[in-house]
Amino acid sequence: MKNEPHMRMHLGAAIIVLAAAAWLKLPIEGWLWILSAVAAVWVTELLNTAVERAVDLASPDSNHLAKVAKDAAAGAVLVASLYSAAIGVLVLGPPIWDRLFGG
Ligand SMILES: Nc1ncnc2c1ncn2[C@@H]1O[C@H](COP(=O)(O)OP(=O)(O)OP(=O)(O)O)[C@@H](O)[C@H]1O
Repeated sequence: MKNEPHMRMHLGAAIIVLAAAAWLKLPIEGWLWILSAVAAVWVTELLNTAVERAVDLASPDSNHLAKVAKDAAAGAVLVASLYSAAIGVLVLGPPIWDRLFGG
């Protein structure tokens, strides 16, 4: 973890999102969506790290297949991140808006 800046960033983001969910007293459905989003990012980031390290081990020199493998794994993290951003906006957006501008 200490050598993986992306993972530290995801840990920080997860702590902030979970704290916001607690502060907003989200219903159980909201928690399930948020937890699925956090897990999606963590699982894909861990698998991406595994692919990166395995590819570096197997193919230290430049290789087209190594590039395809790394780019596909990074693409999975991107998809999970977009999913998480959408969940964050849809689940946290309305209650935050209510707190800030509601009556
Ligand atoms: N052995 C390789 N052969 C061909 N392309 C590679 C190889 N290793 C990395 N690349 C490509 O170079 C770009 C940058 O990869 P790089 O290894 O610097 O970062 P990363 O491994 O994706 O992430 P990190 O910086 O976390 O190690 C990516 O597009 C990747 O696909």
